[in-house]
Amino acid sequence: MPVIAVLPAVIIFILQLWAPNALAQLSVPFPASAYLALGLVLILSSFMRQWQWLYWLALLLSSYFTIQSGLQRPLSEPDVAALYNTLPVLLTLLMLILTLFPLPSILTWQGIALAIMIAALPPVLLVMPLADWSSALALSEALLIQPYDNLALNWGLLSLIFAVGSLWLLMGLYFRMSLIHWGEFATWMAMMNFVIFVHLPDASGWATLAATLSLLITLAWQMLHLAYMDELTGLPQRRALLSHLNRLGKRSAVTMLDVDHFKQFNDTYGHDVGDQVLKLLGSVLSKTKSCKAYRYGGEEFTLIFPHKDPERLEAELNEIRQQVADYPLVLRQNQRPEDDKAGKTRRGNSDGGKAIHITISLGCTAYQKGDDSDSLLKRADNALYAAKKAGRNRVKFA
Ligand SMILES: Nc1nc2c(ncn2[C@@H]2O[C@H](COP(=O)(O)OP(=O)(O)OP(=O)(O)O)[C@@H](O)[C@H]2O)c(=O)[nH]1
Repeated sequence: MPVIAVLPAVIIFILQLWAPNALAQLSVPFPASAYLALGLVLILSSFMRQWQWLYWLALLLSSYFTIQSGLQRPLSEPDVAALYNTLPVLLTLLMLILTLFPLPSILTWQGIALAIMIAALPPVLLVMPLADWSSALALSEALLIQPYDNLALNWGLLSLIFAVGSLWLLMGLYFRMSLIHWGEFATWMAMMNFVIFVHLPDASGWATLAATLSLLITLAWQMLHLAYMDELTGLPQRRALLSHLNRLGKRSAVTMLDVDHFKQFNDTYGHDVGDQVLKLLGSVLSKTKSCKAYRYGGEEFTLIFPHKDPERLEAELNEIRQQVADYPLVLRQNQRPEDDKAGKTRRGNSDGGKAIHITISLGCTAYQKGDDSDSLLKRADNALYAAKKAGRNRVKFA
């Protein structure tokens, strides 16, 4: 549920809209608390080697500094209004660039230069003659209205926030936004709070704090993901399997499965194609409704069934086995196996590539009184060994 990264932005929005006094009464010390939270993100992202967040950190830090330096006077002053109109546009643009384009590692010279540029751009607005330009462009102050005491609405900026926000969200939902992209979206959303509630005390402090909390939530999710999920197949990995096995119900069954002749497959088509096969197998197994799939390690997977009915198990396991055997893996003919890259193995046969098939062997065992994770896995592994010995592409029970 990486979507919870947007919670800080939503909570701050609701509180600022309906209970601004309650927020003020919290008397959170700004700017110290915002800088402290940003420092926490710096420590955590460096510790986890998630360097891409340092670009976001640089941007948040410099935006907060810019707001603190240039937006602490009434919006009726032309240079303050001009900065208020420009900063959110620049911030949105920079955040979209950070999201959409592949970034160099921040530990390289290009990365350092990019981070410095990103951090320098918002403060540059402070020394630009923005007020002169906006009067020349006739960016009228009528755009800025204040329908409620605690709400300043700039229709131009609001339209921009609404358009960018809905497009970002729609594209994200369509392309199944990843954990990292939810964090990026949440950070942008949080920062836009200061645009809407600019008249409230500490609006920028709350926005920066919410954005930082979104980053911290995303980092915490990333940590969980790194600890429990297998990157290649997208399945939970051995640590998650062991924790499931430790709280296994008495009416359960465990299956070990393994790709047949996978060494030969790797030798023939290359390790990268082998990886793609494991990825596809992971995707087939993750869609199986009858059981929960884990990547045990290498080309071995484990399935946990919430029942131990032998006939049902046999039918369900054979269905999985058959599904994998029938799955066409298509290799493009115009590339040599050694040059295979991700995406070379795929479904369909549109460009006349060579279709290959893999098979799996499965060994299954039901929970028995006194079992622990070791004994269950050992028995399932023995059954798998028996399936291999009996000729592969079959199911055996222990
Ligand atoms: N591409 C790829 N290969 C892997 C991965 N993990 C393990 N392997 C390979 O899987 C192969 C396993 O080979 P073996 O255990 O000898 O068994 P096998 O060739 O599958 O033969 P049987 O299991 O007896 O049918 C080895 O060649 C490993 O290098 C991985 O993540 N990616």
